[in-house]
Amino acid sequence: MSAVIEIEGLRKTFHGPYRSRHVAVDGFDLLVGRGEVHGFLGPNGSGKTTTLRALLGLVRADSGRMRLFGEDVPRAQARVAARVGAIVETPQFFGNFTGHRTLRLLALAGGVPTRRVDEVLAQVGLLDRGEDDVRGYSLGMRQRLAVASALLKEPELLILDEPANGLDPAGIREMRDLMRSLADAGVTVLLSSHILGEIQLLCDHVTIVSAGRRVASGPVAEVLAGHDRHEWLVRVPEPERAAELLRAADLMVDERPDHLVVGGVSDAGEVSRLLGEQGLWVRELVPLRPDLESVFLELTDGGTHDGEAGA
Ligand SMILES: Nc1ncnc2c1ncn2[C@@H]1O[C@H](COP(=O)(O)OP(=O)(O)OP(=O)(O)O)[C@@H](O)[C@H]1O
Repeated sequence: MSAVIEIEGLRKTFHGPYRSRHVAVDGFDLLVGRGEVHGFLGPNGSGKTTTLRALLGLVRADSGRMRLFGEDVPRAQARVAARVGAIVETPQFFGNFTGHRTLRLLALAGGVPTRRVDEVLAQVGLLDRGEDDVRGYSLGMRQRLAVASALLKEPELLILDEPANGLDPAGIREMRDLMRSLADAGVTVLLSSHILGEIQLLCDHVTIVSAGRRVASGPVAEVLAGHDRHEWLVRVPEPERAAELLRAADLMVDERPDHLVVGGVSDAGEVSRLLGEQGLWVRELVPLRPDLESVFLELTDGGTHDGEAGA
């Protein structure tokens, strides 16, 4: 795999009043391979935005090593900047400019051929609204306009901080489809989000940060599999007797009001055999697979690390 983003041991401290210090990023590592759609997850204040800002040269890190396309940044920032599109700060647009004019000005300022304007408007699904004033755009349309601005220079890497923030379900879905089409076109995407279900649907890789440190990273399926406790929801008549039988076979059983949760067995057939042999016929047997939300909450102590990296 050729790495597009490599971060090793990144550390960033903010200095506050009365000589106070706050460690926002505390030895953080991140690896994003070419072509990945990589989700960057963490509770509020865990250091995601600070990491992205450091990577883009918007804030100076205390220490650590960062590379984009194999080149050390911020030293090579000017050389790699043309290959990276990013929206890290909420972009502000002039309400009385049309979407088309907004992008045309950005293209001229960035030395990008203006023919790209219609191409990116089409890419984000705004071509038919390009001549409308931005003040009439919905939040979702503004977000898409922001993505369009980041796409002007045909970046190989797109970095988006909370692209679905504030969007309604239809807007979230539009943003997901857009990310997918970009990924299909070969763009590497790194996006931070709080919408865990969305990350699970969209991303093939994920990195989870808590209190400025990486707590999990890898293909989404592997991260989830690593937290699979091999538990099953079992509905059966005479649940108390069933629980006794399963415990006698060394399985872990948690008795819930209307079902059992059986753990420590990877083969569901084992559960139905043990019960069936004693005349207890299983009515329902469902694997309880971890989802990104349960893994996230487990790894981040319930997702409540707001600003706890260290003071
Ligand atoms: N310019 C700054 N000055 C002082 N502290 C800052 C500054 N920027 C960020 N911080 C602090 O650093 C920590 C990490 O903030 P950061 O914005 O990187 O977190 P985040 O994971 O992006 O959070 P969120 O999900 O809420 O956007 C927070 O405690 C924040 O208050």
